[in-house]
Amino acid sequence: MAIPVNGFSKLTKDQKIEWLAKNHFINKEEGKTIVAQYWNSDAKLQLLHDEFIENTISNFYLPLGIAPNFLINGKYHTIPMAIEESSVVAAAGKAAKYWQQRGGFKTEVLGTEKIGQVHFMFYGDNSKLETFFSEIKSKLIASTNDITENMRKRGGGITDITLRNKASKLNSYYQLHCTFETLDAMGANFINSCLERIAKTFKEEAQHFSLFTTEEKDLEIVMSILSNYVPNCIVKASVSCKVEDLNEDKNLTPKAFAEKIVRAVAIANAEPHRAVTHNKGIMNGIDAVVLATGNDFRAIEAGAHAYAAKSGSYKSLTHAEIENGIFKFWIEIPLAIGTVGGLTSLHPLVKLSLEILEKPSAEELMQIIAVAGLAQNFAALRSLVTDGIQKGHMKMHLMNILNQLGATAKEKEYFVTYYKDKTITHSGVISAFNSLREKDAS
Ligand SMILES: CC(C)(COP(=O)(O)OP(=O)(O)OC[C@H]1O[C@@H](n2cnc3c(N)ncnc32)[C@H](O)[C@@H]1OP(=O)(O)O)[C@@H](O)C(=O)NCCC(=O)NCCS
Ligand SMILES: NC(=O)c1ccc[n+]([C@@H]2O[C@H](COP(=O)([O-])OP(=O)(O)OC[C@H]3O[C@@H](n4cnc5c(N)ncnc54)[C@H](O)[C@@H]3O)[C@@H](O)[C@H]2O)c1
Ligand SMILES: C[C@@](O)(CCO)CC(=O)[O-]
Repeated sequence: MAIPVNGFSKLTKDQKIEWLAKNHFINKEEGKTIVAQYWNSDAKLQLLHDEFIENTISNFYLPLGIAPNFLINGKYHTIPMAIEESSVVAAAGKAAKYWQQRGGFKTEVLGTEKIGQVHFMFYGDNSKLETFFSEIKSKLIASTNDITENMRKRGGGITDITLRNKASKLNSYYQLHCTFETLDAMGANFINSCLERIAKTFKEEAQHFSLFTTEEKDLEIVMSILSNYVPNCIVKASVSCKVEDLNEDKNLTPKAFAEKIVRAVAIANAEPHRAVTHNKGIMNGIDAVVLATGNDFRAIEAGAHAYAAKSGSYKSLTHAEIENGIFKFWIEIPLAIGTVGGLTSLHPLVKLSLEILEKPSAEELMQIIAVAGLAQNFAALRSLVTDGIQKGHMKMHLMNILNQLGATAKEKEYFVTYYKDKTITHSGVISAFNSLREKDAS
């Protein structure tokens, strides 16, 4: 049972595990063994992982899979994917092969603008605030010079600051809306450091500004933080081919298949319940690459869903159309990611993932990630409008069910052959497994 504890953070790793074992593990020794089983045998490497976060007791494994054959703008890519869900990597590989034979994926970065905001309340005269802002804008930017020096040398930095009056949404609420170019970094820490400096300068200058009559209270800085909604940090990935070339599905004509995909996207646009699952499938591909490359999947998730809802209702992140006999399928998605900073040069598997991707720039990685999302959605929609999702998914999930049942290597081999031409369900596998065990026992 959970009990309160003071000073837990100050305990050693062993003491933390002891506390956990005493208060939470059903079998103390077994729990401690599992925790220790996932430590790296190289103590230095383990320490590196321990220090990524706080109160670390062990490592949490996720499989790292590989999806080859991605032809993107005429060049082949092998995509690393870290994900727990079966069939996602297989689906990516299958979609890659499908489009490889139809011209491959085309991609384009449409923008790389990052955003951060200083949120403040102002209780005085709006026109005085505007005058003040225009007079000190350059000073605000200059006050960050020591922070932005290296980024400016690389060609990035603060691109603009605007004053936004948000009082119609919340009484007396204003923002300094700041935009940034952070090049190969996601930029969260860079942006937040700049914003906190801008807020400090803003407040100090306001106190000296003659147009503000009184006190402190005229201007109240509430907070300074980047926004994970980056509608101008956008990448587009697309595939297209003649409708007649969509000819791999035996029970559907190419035209009927193309129309079904277009209709499936239209349903996602018309119905949020479907759109959420449709976009979840896209994020299967996106998150897996985001994780494998050490990026912040929460930031990507939050930004992607906000973008899906930008029209006021939640819609598909992908689009499909048939025009003059050509099938087109594409995604536009905001992706604020980095190939430097964060964990990118620290986590050995992240470094290796970036090596597999041939050390991409952030813009190149944006394009690869968008492709992974588009491919994933195509694979899911293809299954959904033809055989149904369960056939392929359960084929890949079979091993998990067998592992849950404690199947031996020989039994696993038997069931892979047994289910080659049969539909797999969880209850069906349990019953077939039990029958096999009973037969073997008799
Ligand atoms: C799972 C799925 C790929 C199986 O398709 P299939 O037609 O049985 O696959 P095939 O055995 O004909 O293989 C075709 C390609 O798919 C991929 N693939 C299939 N099984 C795979 C596996 N076990 N491991 C890795 N890749 C696999 C490979 O790219 C393979 O080509 P390769 O043999 O040259 O490596 C397919 O049903 C699918 O895409 N389903 C959608 C799954 C989905 O959307 N999942 C999201 C979560 S539900
Ligand atoms: N709301 C959020 O999303 C949020 C908030 C805070 C922190 N974070 C975390 O912040 C981390 C990312 O922050 P970050 O990107 O500032 O990383 P970081 O703090 O590691 O900084 C990266 C630095 O690399 C340097 N750099 C070297 N070469 C560069 C190049 N070619 N292009 C650009 N910069 C280069 C720059 O000085 C840059 O500031 C992620 O781990 C994320 O989880 C996220
Ligand atoms: C298959 C799908 O549900 C994802 C499962 O992880 C996506 C979809 O329905 O489009």
